[in-house]
Amino acid sequence: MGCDIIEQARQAFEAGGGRSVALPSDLADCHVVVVLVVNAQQVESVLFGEQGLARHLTPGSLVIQCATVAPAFARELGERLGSLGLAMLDAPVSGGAAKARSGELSVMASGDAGAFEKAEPVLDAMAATVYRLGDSAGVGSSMKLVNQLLAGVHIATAAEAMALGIRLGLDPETVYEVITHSAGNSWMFENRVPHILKGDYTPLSAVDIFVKDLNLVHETGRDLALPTPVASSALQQFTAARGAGFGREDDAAVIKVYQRLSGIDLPAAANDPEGA
Ligand SMILES: NC(=O)c1ccc[n+]([C@@H]2O[C@H](COP(=O)([O-])OP(=O)(O)OC[C@H]3O[C@@H](n4cnc5c(N)ncnc54)[C@H](O)[C@@H]3O)[C@@H](O)[C@H]2O)c1
Ligand SMILES: O=C(O)[C@H](O)[C@@H](O)CO
Repeated sequence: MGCDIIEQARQAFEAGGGRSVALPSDLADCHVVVVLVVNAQQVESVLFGEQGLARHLTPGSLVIQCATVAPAFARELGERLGSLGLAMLDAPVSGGAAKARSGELSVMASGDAGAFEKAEPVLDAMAATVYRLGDSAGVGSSMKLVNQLLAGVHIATAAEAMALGIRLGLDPETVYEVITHSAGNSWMFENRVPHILKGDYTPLSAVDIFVKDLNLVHETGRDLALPTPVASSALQQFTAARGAGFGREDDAAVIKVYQRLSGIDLPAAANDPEGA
């Protein structure tokens, strides 16, 4: 059983063989619920909003919270659900849309042993690897934040590197071929640069997601008095992309900031008419 407020998402879920509802509170009969919405505000609305689910669930039920949120929010959520007699697994995911579709995500999870046991069949369907990182909420989200620092920086630097290569007159396809077989490669370079080469910015993960996640890195670092200057630089590039109107496009569209600044030509279909 799936739930989304957007009808198109419900239709897609049903076309894949599922049953769907429009309101979180309609999931009251479920004993294990996976929450995978964009941010803390949406998690709050799904669980505690007007049509929120938490107060309708049977005590003893489990909430597997997968959205990328601040560790402090995850910790507090664990306590709030616990006070209603509900268990929580703090279980952010990694791997992108393709791995989500094939059930091969990495899950960075924390929670008590009972929560892990109850979650097992659901996580088996979603994930290739489940990391058990601790026995309370917050640890999973802390690990995910480390991943997001790296992922955001790697996407921004992949875009910057491609922009430099293009500005130098190198063939973009050749840059991709050489770098993916050299030490400068990264998972994100390999995964996102093909979107630039195809000129396809259909969002698999949107620019806005990294504005959110790198802000979480920044805010958490600030609270811990730990500077994150490299991540902050990447955040500025994603913020510029959002400001230029690319927030809902694939995160590889951060390269369009470089296009606007330097007038480079991006591979055909990708050319931003406002660039050059
Ligand atoms: N896209 C990725 O590659 C990826 C990978 C790992 C983690 N994440 C994280 O996963 C989360 C989801 O990201 P996404 O890219 O899938 O976002 P998305 O916008 O594609 O999907 C979120 C869905 O939640 C639905 N929704 C929002 N509020 C709702 C509510 N109150 N009730 C029911 N449905 C509601 C939206 O309609 C939407 O369909 C984010 O926290 C993101 O950071 C994304
Ligand atoms: O680890 C991942 O899958 C990515 O960083 C996503 O969270 C956002 O694209």
